[in-house]
Amino acid sequence: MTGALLEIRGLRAVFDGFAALDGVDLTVEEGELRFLIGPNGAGKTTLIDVITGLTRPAAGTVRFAGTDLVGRREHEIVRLGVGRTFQTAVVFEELTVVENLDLAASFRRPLWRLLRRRRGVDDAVREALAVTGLTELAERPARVLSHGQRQWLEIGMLLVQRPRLLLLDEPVAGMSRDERARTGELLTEIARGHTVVVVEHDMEFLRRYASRVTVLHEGRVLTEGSVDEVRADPRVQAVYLGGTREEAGDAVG
Ligand SMILES: Nc1ncnc2c1ncn2[C@@H]1O[C@H](COP(=O)(O)OP(=O)(O)OP(=O)(O)O)[C@@H](O)[C@H]1O
Repeated sequence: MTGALLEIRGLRAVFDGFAALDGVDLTVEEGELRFLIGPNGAGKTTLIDVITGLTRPAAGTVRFAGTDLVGRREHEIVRLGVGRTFQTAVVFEELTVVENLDLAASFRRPLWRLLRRRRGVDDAVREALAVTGLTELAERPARVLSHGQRQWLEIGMLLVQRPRLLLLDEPVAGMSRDERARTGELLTEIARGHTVVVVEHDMEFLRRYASRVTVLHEGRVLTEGSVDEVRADPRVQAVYLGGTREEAGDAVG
């Protein structure tokens, strides 16, 4: 641990009078792999939207590497080193895997380099292909990729932009068992060189790959701790599953 990379204080986001975030305080240390869980509507995606400049908060601060992000535009926040994925992967269907990565990498290249014809594959693109396991598929169009491979490509498209912080919104949703395991390994590997925040519902996935978990509920942080601590917390059992403690215990445990 080398200090806080992301410091959020008193964050509020309001839609038509409804507070989707209602005073969120969250600190993520540099180098952490942090999981964010919570029932539907808890505010997880809204939190990512506010950090990345898509939604403007009504109040509160978001400090990233000492810089306040509130009021900055999305592309500025990307340039400062914050990358995100969406619940549905956004890739260019007709471009090949390597072209998708190359295009994403171009966002951090100076214009004069974009205008020159490029030779060979950028180091960052090569690394992203290797880490996501897509090297063999580099020349295939993105439209032929499986659901899991598209998610990995999208993560690769973030990595080539060399972010310090990656925010991943439900990266394993809809994946097969094998794809989930591969994604867990991928996240673990990425977290060696980056700070990563992952929104995830899947308890089995959390048990395997999460160390520290933050639970959001009704726009606030309910609790934070190790997977075991969070699972044992009766408040989490009660709200996360919305049922009785016994029912919740079965599902969380
Ligand atoms: N753009 C918007 N306009 C109006 N209401 C919104 C908007 N975005 C989110 N909300 C509301 O804010 C609340 C929090 O939504 P959010 O998507 O952040 O929750 P979540 O924890 O990500 O849930 P899920 O697990 O279902 O994705 C919900 O009640 C949602 O309906």
